[in-house]
Amino acid sequence: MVVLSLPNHDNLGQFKTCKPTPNIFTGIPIIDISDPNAKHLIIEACKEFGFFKVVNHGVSMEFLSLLEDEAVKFFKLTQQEKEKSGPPNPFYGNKKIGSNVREMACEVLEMIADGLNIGAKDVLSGLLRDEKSDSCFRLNHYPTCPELQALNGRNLIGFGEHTDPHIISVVRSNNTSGLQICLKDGTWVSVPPDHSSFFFNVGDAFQVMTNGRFRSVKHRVLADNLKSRISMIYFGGPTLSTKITALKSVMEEGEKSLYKEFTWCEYKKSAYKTRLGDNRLALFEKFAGQ
Ligand SMILES: C=C1C[C@]23C[C@@]1(O)CC[C@H]2[C@@]12CC[C@H](O)[C@@](C)(C(=O)O1)[C@H]2[C@@H]3C(=O)O
Ligand SMILES: O=C(O)CCC(=O)C(=O)O
Ligand SMILES: [Fe+2]
Repeated sequence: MVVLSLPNHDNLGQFKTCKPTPNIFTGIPIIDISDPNAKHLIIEACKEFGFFKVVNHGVSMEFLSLLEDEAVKFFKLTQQEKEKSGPPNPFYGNKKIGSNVREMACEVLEMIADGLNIGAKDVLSGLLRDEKSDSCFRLNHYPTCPELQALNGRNLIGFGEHTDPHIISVVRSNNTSGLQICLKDGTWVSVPPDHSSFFFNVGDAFQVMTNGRFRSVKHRVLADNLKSRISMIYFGGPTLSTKITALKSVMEEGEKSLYKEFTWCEYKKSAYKTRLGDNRLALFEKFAGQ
């Protein structure tokens, strides 16, 4: 988000705002991955919220702080200096992914595969481990915007509502709030920040692979008027040629697939023709409008 000049009431329209949401949500599922029951709790969380927090993940706080310091330094550079580190690849992120984060995501996917009785443990994690996997890593920076926040008592949106297209996303942020998720009943709630944990969200591809059992969670980020937010996200995706389709092993007998079959490449191409907040899966629903 780049704020070029302070708004007056005439140019306020270019900034997206939303009604203030007082709800700090205390119901986010917290998963201790060393808990023997974790696989069941993760599956419940993916069904109910499409979102959960992982603790006891084994990534040291010291390492996370170092990473955060590097991100802070990067965002303090001038645009010209930032560009010296090369063009983003893909244009919104980077393909260089630390193995720690990917491994943690794979561990969680293996627990899910086990809990769903999918068969081979690596059916899901193998998609992310493939060297051609279309995963990426992204850093987001939300500077403080005190002047905007004061306008009409509304909240400024830093990242508009959307679902992530990939299989799974892993988010780590500094201790600034802002992330919100949309619950099943349509209520927006604020996720209490926790810089020592990782937040996982189910993406569109996973919703399709579980034939709608898991929720690709709608989320957004509000700008804070006092503290800037820095987040790092790993988007775990399959190879471009992977067919995204309901896993036979999760389907009941006679159950029909809710979505038409498509490859990840086809989905991405289609997604990039849409706008951030669009329901991108709608184009692939089999029974839309019936
Ligand atoms: C409008 C768009 C931005 C986006 C790609 C898309 O066509 C639709 C999905 C958007 C999204 C949401 C999750 C991630 O933040 C993201 C990097 C992604 O892979 O899909 C963004 C894309 C983006 O900001 O470029
Ligand atoms: O910055 C965040 O905390 C989340 C950003 C996000 O949802 C995204 O980049 O897809
Ligand atoms: Fe997202």
